[in-house]
Amino acid sequence: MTDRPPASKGTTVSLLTVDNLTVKYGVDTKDELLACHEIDLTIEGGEFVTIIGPSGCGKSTLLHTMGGLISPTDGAVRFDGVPVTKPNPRNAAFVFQDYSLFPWKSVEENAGMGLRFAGASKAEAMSQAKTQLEFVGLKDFGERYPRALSGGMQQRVAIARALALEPKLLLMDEPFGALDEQTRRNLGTDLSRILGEAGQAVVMITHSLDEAIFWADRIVVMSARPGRIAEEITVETPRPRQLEFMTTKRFQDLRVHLFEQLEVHQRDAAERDASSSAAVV
Ligand SMILES: Nc1ncnc2c1ncn2[C@@H]1O[C@H](COP(=O)(O)OP(=O)(O)OP(=O)(O)O)[C@@H](O)[C@H]1O
Repeated sequence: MTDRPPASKGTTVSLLTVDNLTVKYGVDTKDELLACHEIDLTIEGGEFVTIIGPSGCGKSTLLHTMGGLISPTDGAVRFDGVPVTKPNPRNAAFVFQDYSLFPWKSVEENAGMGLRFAGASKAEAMSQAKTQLEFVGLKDFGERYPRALSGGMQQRVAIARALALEPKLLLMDEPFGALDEQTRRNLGTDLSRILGEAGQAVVMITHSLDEAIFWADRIVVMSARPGRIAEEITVETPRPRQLEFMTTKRFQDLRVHLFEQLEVHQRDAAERDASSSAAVV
C-alpha cells in the first residue's frame, strides 16, 4: 500500500521538494519544541496531496514551511528547484480555514485582493477576480459583501482569490473545517472538479478521512509529534471523482486503514504526553 515517488523523474525538477526538514519553535529557550523532524516529501505538478495526522503533530507547521511562512531549522524546501525563503503567492498560494475575507470589501474586491497585494494593477486584479469568481460558481455575487454569503460561498471566494494569482501550487489548511458536513461534502465534490480543471497542484490538510481519500492522488500520513512522514498512499481512481467513489471497496478499505493508523499515532501521542507529565511530577 505504501509507495513513494522518486525525488525527481529523470532530470525533471519536482514542483516542490521538502528535503530532510526539521522545524523547531523557541530554539534555545526553555520552551524549545520539535514540531517536524527530518521530513522528506515531493510534490509534482498538478498532483493533489492530502495530509492527515493526530492533532498537534506538525501538519500546519509543515504546510506553512512549504509556503515560506516559517523558516526551516534544518533541511530545505525548494520550489522549482529554488530554495523557498519567504512567501511567494504567485508560486504557492494559501487557503485557510477562516476564509480571511475583508468584510468591508465586495466579493469581487476580495477575490482580487491577493493579486493587488502581489503588485498587480487594479484593472488586472478585477478582471482576474471576475474570471475566477465565475470559475468557482459565484458569477452573480461579485457586488455583494461577504456577510451576505454562506460559509461555503465565502470559502469559494477565498479559493477564487488564491486561483486569481495563478499559482502552480495551492496550500490549503483544513479549508472546510468551519463548514457543516453537508456543505463540506457538496463543496468538496464541486471543488474537486474545479481544481482538477484549474490544474494546480494542491496540498491540503484535513481531519476528515473521507476528504483525505476523496480528493487525493496521494495521502500523506504523519506520526505523532515530532511529525514525521509515517506513510504515503496512492489513490489510483482518476479525478474528478463522483460521490459513488465513497461506496467502493477501495475507498472503504482505505478508510479502515487510515482510521487504524491514526489510532496508533494518537495512542503514541497520548503515551508520550503521559510520560512527559510524569517526568515533570
Ligand atoms: N508559533 C508557535 N510557537 C510555538 N509552538 C507552536 C507554534 N505553532 C505551533 N506550535 C506547536 O507545534 C506543534 C505542532 O503544531 P501544528 O499546528 O503544526 O500541528 P497540527 O498537526 O497542524 O495541529 P492541529 O491538527 O491540531 O491543527 C504543536 O505542539 C503546537 O503547539
